[in-house]
Amino acid sequence: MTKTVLNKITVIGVGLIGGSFAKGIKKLGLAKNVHGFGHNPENLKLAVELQVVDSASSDMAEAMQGCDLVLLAVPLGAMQPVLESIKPHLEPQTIITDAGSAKQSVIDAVQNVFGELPKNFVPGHPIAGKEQSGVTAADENLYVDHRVIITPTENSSEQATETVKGLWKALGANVEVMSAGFHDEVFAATSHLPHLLAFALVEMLHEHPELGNVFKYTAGGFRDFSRIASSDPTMWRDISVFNSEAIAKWLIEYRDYLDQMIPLVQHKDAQALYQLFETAKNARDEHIVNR
Ligand SMILES: NC(=O)C1=CN([C@@H]2O[C@H](COP(=O)(O)OP(=O)(O)OC[C@H]3O[C@@H](n4cnc5c(N)ncnc54)[C@H](O)[C@@H]3O)[C@@H](O)[C@H]2O)C=CC1
Ligand SMILES: O=C(O)C(=O)Cc1ccc(O)cc1
Repeated sequence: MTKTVLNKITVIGVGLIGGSFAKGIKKLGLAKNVHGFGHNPENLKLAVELQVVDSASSDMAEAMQGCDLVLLAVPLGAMQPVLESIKPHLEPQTIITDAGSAKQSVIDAVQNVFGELPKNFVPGHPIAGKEQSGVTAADENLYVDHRVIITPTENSSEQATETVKGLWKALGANVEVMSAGFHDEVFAATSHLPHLLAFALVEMLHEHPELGNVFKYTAGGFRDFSRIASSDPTMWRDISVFNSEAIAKWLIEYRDYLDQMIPLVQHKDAQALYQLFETAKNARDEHIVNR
């Protein structure tokens, strides 16, 4: 199969996600020029030094000139301002895609800025990451064997959708297509809820000085459960704000579940507790293998 090489790919926000994409594309030679855009000159200098991008600038006209595809890899709250600054420099061939953790809010931002959903706009979300952020955490293999969800709009063209899918597949990802609404519901439950629970647990224990330096006494279970509480607060603030409805729904669902669990513990209902733990263990063991 012949590989398609684009002339120029621009990554806006050269951090963990954008940097990993850029590094992978560069390594595979899928664009003649991989360009990074950002506001922090030191970060851009580092991105070039680490060979994450070929070139970098803080000038949007330069970043968008001759660009075949632009990936927005900034926190969700920065999507609309970034789109506003792209708009005057957008060329007809440029495909716009993104890596945001919620999808409807990005679609709304594009609609707000362009007054329509362009045929060259294809939203996406790589389900890969880690609690570290920034360009120094960028890894060209981050997406290998991970899912990438694409949520094309009713206006996304076949050609733009196939180009976006093709790049993620070339990076080793398994691409799946779904609606933005379903995406936001599913990831509120499976990703956003656990992150908020981890933040809440760590914060709650931190606020109990009577336990002393409680983190000294934690074991592997606490480490596993709380790892994601080391994630970037800006990113998680934005996810909570921009997928608020679905996240609030699943937080309430979880609270209701705890409300049912508390009397089982209080009344030492061993049988009901065993059943609950057994059902959960079987579900996890069946669906989440060796992880
Ligand atoms: N970290 C993770 O595990 C995952 C994150 N995502 C999504 O990817 C996006 C990026 O996240 P990360 O790479 O983890 O964050 P990051 O903090 O590592 O990188 C974000 C970059 O965007 C830059 N930036 C912020 N505002 C900007 C603006 N207005 N203009 C230009 N650059 C700007 C920052 O300086 C930074 O270099 C977010 O939307 C996040 O929801 C998606 C999947 C996984
Ligand atoms: O660190 C982890 O385990 C994650 O779950 C990473 C992650 C964070 C946000 C996303 O939108 C997708 C993946």
